Amino acid sequence: MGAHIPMHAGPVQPLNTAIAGQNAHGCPASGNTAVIGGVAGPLRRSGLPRQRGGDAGAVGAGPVFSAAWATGGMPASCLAWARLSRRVGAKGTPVARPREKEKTMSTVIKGGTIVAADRTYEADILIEGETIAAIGKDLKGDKTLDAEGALIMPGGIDPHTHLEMPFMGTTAAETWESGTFAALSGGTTLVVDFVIPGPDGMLAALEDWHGKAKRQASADYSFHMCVTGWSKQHFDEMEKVVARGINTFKHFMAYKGALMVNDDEMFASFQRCAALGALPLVHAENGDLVAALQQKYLAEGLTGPEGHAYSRPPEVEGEATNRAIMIADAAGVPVYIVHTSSEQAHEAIRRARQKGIRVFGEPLIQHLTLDETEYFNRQWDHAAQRVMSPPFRDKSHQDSLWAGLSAGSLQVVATDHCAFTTEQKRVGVGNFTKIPNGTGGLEDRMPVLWAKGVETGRLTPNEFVAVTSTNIAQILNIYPQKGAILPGSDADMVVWDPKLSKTISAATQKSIIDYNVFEGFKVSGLPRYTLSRGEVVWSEGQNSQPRPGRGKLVERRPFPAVSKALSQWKELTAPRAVTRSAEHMPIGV
Ligand SMILES: NC(=O)NCCC(=O)O
Ligand SMILES: [Zn+2]
Repeated sequence: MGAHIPMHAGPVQPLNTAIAGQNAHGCPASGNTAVIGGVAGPLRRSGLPRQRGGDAGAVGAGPVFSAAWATGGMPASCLAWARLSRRVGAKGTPVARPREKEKTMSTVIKGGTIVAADRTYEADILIEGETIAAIGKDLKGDKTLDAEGALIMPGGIDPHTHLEMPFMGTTAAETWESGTFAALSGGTTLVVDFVIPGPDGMLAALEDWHGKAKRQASADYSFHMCVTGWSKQHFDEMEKVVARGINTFKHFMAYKGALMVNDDEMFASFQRCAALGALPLVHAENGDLVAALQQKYLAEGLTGPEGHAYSRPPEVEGEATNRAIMIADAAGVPVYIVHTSSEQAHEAIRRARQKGIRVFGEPLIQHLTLDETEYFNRQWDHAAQRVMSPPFRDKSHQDSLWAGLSAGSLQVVATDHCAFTTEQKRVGVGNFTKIPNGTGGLEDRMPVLWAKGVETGRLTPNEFVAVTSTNIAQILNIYPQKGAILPGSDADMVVWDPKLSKTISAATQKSIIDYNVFEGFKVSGLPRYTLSRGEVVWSEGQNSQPRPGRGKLVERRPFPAVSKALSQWKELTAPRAVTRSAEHMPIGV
């Protein structure tokens, strides 16, 4: 990159320190009279924190191109945030989260144990309307929900889904209707899906995604935007996307010739993210190497699904992860690595975090529990159904990922739910590069993580909550509206019954896909009830049905605490020209 890039060496802050003293809308806590252990007073909904409009000059590296849009690093105007602020309304009540004031029935969840990311305690929860009104002993409401013997946890957040994604010449078969209902049945109350821009750009694609989700979603939803190239249009649209409540932009370093971006494009987009207070997400695999390896194995006659795994070795992921982190550091922006699947990638994240670089890592439930032997199955369908990128790894990588979750070097467990039918997968018979990449997991993430993580002692129940909801809510800047059980938070909760058990099977799943990669897994620990904004939307044994159109869009503001802190540090440590008086200059040049 040419320019000197200052590395910062501050201590890594635990995720939850960033939110101390805030209420459910990120407001200072002083105006909120609701307390745990007593009946809540009125919640103050004004006084949203002042958000910073930009962090110009925070970037140490020189421009790649000369035009402002070409680098993404122009001085950020306050426009994006100002537009969002206007939508937030005069008193600061977010338009995105309308709180209807009509008189609604109240509900008390009784007899359960609340498990939060930071502690476990016994208390009742009073829900009024869509939010938690109070937490304490002997609360009374119009209705009671029995949580005797159960744990009450924040509803899960899956930050990585691709519902009805157009990809590799087809469209992921899991619909918004089936996918979001499957999510609720497994305890996940919010999904964050990736908008893929087509030829008409980001805003047109966003409309498309809004339409599909609004009509069909039973669960709440939010969006990430993908950056699949770089131009003035990308530069301009990103600001508008942020103004529409999206604070995350995904970059694919793989899928050469399709979604892949190069280093200079990624650097430009990352700088734009820094200026807008947005977080770049990265699919980290070296796309050039993958493409070359694919051709090599095909030429050698290795055409089956195992070729998919061979052409995407862990080194390809480790190299790209490290590169993405370094590019983000050069651009002065935190970065989030999606589907971290290998020790090589985890090592790059761990090393960077120890240097104080702001990077987050997201293993998938599939990579934690399934391994590469799936690709050597004699049944072509079985192996192809498991083709996803990055591929499943050998078991040693699983130990690394589990360790990362308990050590805190990896923060979030997601699914990358991108489910194709067996018929769709069969397009790749004779050529593994044509098998649509993606697997399912939305419905099974929480039960499988509980069974393989908590039941084995690899995770505490509190860590389970952290990695399934609280951490990602903080990263996405929606905590504690989501990801928390606190007065004022949305009443998104799962009443988790550790005694309920089942054997996972495609025959009984809510997903409409004809197979399940976790087929035969025995899990104990399942939702007795799932609540979305105060309503029971899944009830074990009650034949709950999808409720298309019930899900609401969750908009997210830019400049979470981590972005602000990093911008501040980068500004402080940015390269500065040395002022030299004439006497210190060479004479006669
Ligand atoms: N992961 C995968 O194989 N498919 C979905 C697209 C992506 O995230 O790479
Ligand atoms: Zn990906």
